[in-house]
Amino acid sequence: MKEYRKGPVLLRGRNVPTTSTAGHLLDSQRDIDWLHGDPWRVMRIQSEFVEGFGALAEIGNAITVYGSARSAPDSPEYRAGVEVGRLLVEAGYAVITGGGPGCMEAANKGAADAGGISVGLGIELPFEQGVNEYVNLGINFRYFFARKTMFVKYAQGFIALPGGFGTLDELFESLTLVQTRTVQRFPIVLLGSDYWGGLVGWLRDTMAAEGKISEADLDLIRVTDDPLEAVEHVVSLTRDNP
Ligand SMILES: C/C(=C\CNc1ncnc2c1ncn2[C@@H]1O[C@H](COP(=O)(O)O)[C@@H](O)[C@H]1O)CO
Repeated sequence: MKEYRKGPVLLRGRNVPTTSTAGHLLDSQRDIDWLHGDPWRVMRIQSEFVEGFGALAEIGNAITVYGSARSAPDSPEYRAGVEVGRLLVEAGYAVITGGGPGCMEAANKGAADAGGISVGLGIELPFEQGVNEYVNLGINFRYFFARKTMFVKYAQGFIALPGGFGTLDELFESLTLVQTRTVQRFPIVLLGSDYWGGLVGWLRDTMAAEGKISEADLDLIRVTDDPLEAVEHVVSLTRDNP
């Protein structure tokens, strides 16, 4: 009886295939629907984690800086971002950002100009965009969730400059991870009291007052206008036990 071994599987008789697995691999004429299927997507997602872990595993102590993609280079928050990037590098930390324009570019500029590791975790968007010119270690992601894992896994704290939906998304994911003790000892600083004050007031007067978070959860956040204070805060809480 005819038989065929397909990896560990033994096939006999009518189950013996007329083509082989290696033959399929080498057949350029086969349909390519699989390229757009979930199993193939899983491989791409896996490769993003593998590439990200490989590229970032050795960056040492790092702080992730969030902030608006829209801040102009002559804005106060851009200047604050440059200062934060510089001070973090001077304190011995690498700087991680989303690699985009605005506040991300500012923090990368401060870090790169100070001679430090300036990481940009770019994201593939519908419009053309690469990482900003101040990134000296860049990775481009297709998937937001893989990229967000890197923001947390390779940083010991966060500093958020004024920002929009993207910044809030990253901030609240970070807060949830700290609140639920999924990550430990993660200082979170909001830089810009005028900008963040309304949100923090609402968290205190509505969210905490109505019992949706505890008063202690508010202690997870430090608000300041001073880049030096922001950096000293994250450094003081991460230096001995990063
Ligand atoms: C809107 C513009 C460019 C968008 N480019 C981005 N590149 C990289 N990362 C981005 C981008 N937009 C948002 N992000 C992520 O969200 C945060 C900023 O979003 P916000 O809504 O502006 O606050 C940021 O930390 C990134 O991780 C061209 O103007």
